[in-house]
Amino acid sequence: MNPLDRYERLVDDVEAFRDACDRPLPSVVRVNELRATPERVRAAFAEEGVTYEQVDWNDRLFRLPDGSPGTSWPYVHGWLHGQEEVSALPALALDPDPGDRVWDACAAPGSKTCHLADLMDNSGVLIGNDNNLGRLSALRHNAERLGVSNLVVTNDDARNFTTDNLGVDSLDGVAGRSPAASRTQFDGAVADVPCSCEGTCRKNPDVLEKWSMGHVKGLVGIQKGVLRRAIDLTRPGGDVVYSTCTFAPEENEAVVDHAIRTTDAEMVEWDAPLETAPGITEWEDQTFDESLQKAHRVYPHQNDTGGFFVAKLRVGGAESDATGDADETTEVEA
Ligand SMILES: C[S@@+](CC[C@H](N)C(=O)[O-])C[C@H]1O[C@@H](n2cnc3c(N)ncnc32)[C@H](O)[C@@H]1O
Repeated sequence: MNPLDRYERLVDDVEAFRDACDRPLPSVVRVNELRATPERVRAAFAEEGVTYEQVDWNDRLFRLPDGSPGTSWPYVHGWLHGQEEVSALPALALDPDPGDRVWDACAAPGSKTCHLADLMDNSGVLIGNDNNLGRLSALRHNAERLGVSNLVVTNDDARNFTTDNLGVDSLDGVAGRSPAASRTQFDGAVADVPCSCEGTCRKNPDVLEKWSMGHVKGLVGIQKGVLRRAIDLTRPGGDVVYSTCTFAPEENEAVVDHAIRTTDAEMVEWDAPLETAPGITEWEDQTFDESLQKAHRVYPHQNDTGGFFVAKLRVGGAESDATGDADETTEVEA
């Protein structure tokens, strides 16, 4: 069975969806602002004769019609990171501030971790965790090339992750914050969970041949556990971004629906910078919370990208104080 058949009733244009899924994926790079600016990269491309196209929804992303620049000097020197367009969405959705404490639960090989560090301006503390030691060496290599210096790498099952294993009393000390606000909680987290990867079919057509509902069901328990842990470790008012590169509602809306029914986290609006479809509220015999419409589905034909799903949740409820200031005041008074 081709799993894409399942989604024909969800998309606005079935033919365009199927055509896009059959086309190869454009090669894209993100400008790493820890080392360069879009202007400097444009100048380097002109000097090196690299043909590029600015991605219309983000001036830090360039399409390279002639393929990856893996050996070019701007790449080797960490000005660029080869990263699918939609892979930029989780860090943009979390939108961390410099100085924040951020957990990337499933981080390897590090595209989103390094993007988070870039948005945090290499300040605060960023914990990049993955349970696969082999993949963590790719994360370390990427972080070094891109000049990331606020990263602590951990190798744990995200479902049981605890900051106790870091050997620090408080993340605040590591993040250079006042000890008055000390607590081992994160300001934000990204749960970019392992998934059935249907949305990567443009670069790995094998994923569709190997697809099985048994595999999807096996992943759901891990996905729920990782998202739950990210919510538990994030302070009230902090945000958690859940993402996958698959279309399967069992791994997307159903997982987020379970989280909002079993915790105090709620879906929040996030204006995605590219064309998306809203999350769905019904699938086969399941009904999901109406707020799941605030999630974003990205189908390949909409922006000529891979497929993706992203949902943004706020711990303590959608109306809770996103700055965390109220929380800190309470702790100081206590
Ligand atoms: C979609 S990939 C992450 C990609 C990464 N965020 C990036 O942008 O480069 C999912 C990752 O989850 C990791 N993983 C799978 N199960 C895990 C678990 N229980 N705890 C932590 N990481 C896990 C896999 O090793 C894999 O690296």
